[in-house]
Amino acid sequence: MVGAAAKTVPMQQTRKHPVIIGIVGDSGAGKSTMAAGLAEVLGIERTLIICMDDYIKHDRRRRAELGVTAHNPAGNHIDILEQHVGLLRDGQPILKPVYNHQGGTLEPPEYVVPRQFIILEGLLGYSTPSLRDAYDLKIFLDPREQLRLRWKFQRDTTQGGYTVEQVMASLDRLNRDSVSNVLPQRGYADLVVNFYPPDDKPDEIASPLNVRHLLRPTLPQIDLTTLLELSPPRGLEMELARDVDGRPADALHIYGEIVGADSAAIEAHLWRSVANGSRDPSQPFPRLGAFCDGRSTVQHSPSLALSQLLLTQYLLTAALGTYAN
Ligand SMILES: Nc1ncnc2c1ncn2[C@@H]1O[C@H](COP(=O)(O)OP(=O)(O)OP(=O)(O)O)[C@@H](O)[C@H]1O
Ligand SMILES: O=C(CO)[C@H](O)[C@H](O)COP(=O)(O)O
Repeated sequence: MVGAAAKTVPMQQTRKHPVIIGIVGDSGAGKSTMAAGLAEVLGIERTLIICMDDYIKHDRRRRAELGVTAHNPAGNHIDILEQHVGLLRDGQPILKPVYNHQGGTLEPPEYVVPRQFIILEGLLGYSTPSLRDAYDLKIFLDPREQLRLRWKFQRDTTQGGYTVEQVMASLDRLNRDSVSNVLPQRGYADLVVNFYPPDDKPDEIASPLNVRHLLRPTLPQIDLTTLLELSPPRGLEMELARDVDGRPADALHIYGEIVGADSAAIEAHLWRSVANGSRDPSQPFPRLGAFCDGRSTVQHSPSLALSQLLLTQYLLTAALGTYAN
């Protein structure tokens, strides 16, 4: 795929339907973090983020009574989500349910109109054929399991308001439902994003983390040659990898060590590809590469920023085929 002809769509170009990107992954896999940076690159004002947790059927207390988790389709209004995605894709407004993570309550619905770009992020976004058909690009976030668990603990025990014991107590049940319902959706993704710590810092959970993009054959082809040429050794590397089913697939590694001038040059190149003059990359983009650490302080990750820019380029290239001109 490296060196294949590349063509990207200008962001300001319009088409009849919104461009839709899916971000699916287990709890704490980094979906909201990834979505926030993507929206920053696409333009906050023209991007709608929908968190599929809003389609959870019961409040937290009732879920506990029924013994059903949000990781199970039975615990979600998947049929309403399908309807809503269809409406948004047709440019229609929806009355979206609202799930409040503070306290786990269901709130009054809100009126939502589609925007040029829609990011759908959640646990079960690829669980039905109709949902899978809706996306221009399907991403699955699959950080190394130890890393995901640490991210989840950190988030749940700080912003989530849970105690360590409460998170521990919920893990078995959630993991069982994830193994049955969430993880099998990895197979439907066009691109699998896999953050992992450097070999010499196996317990690292913040920056610098490495990331591998597994590029499936359903992805549009983009030219990575210039990026690889701009990269220093141990910056960006292509590898012929094996997918989980043993099939060969290209994989791009972005190493967390890539900082400073090298990272800035690659970011600038990607900005030129994705924004095509419609954004001014010298402006600050605070959500690009941003994540919250254990003290709820916002930090910057170069490998996350480069991932968000690359995913945007894949999205815009995927959408090109359906543009009117
Ligand atoms: N790329 C990253 N680098 C460093 N830390 C990250 C990254 N992505 C996520 N995190 C950490 O993991 C935590 C969980 O991430 P996030 O809330 O985005 O996950 P999520 O998949 O949306 O979770 P959930 O679906 O359970 O709400 C974040 O608060 C942050 O601390
Ligand atoms: O992982 C999750 C979403 O990805 C949670 O299971 C879901 O958000 C509901 O959890 P809570 O009861 O903590 O609000």
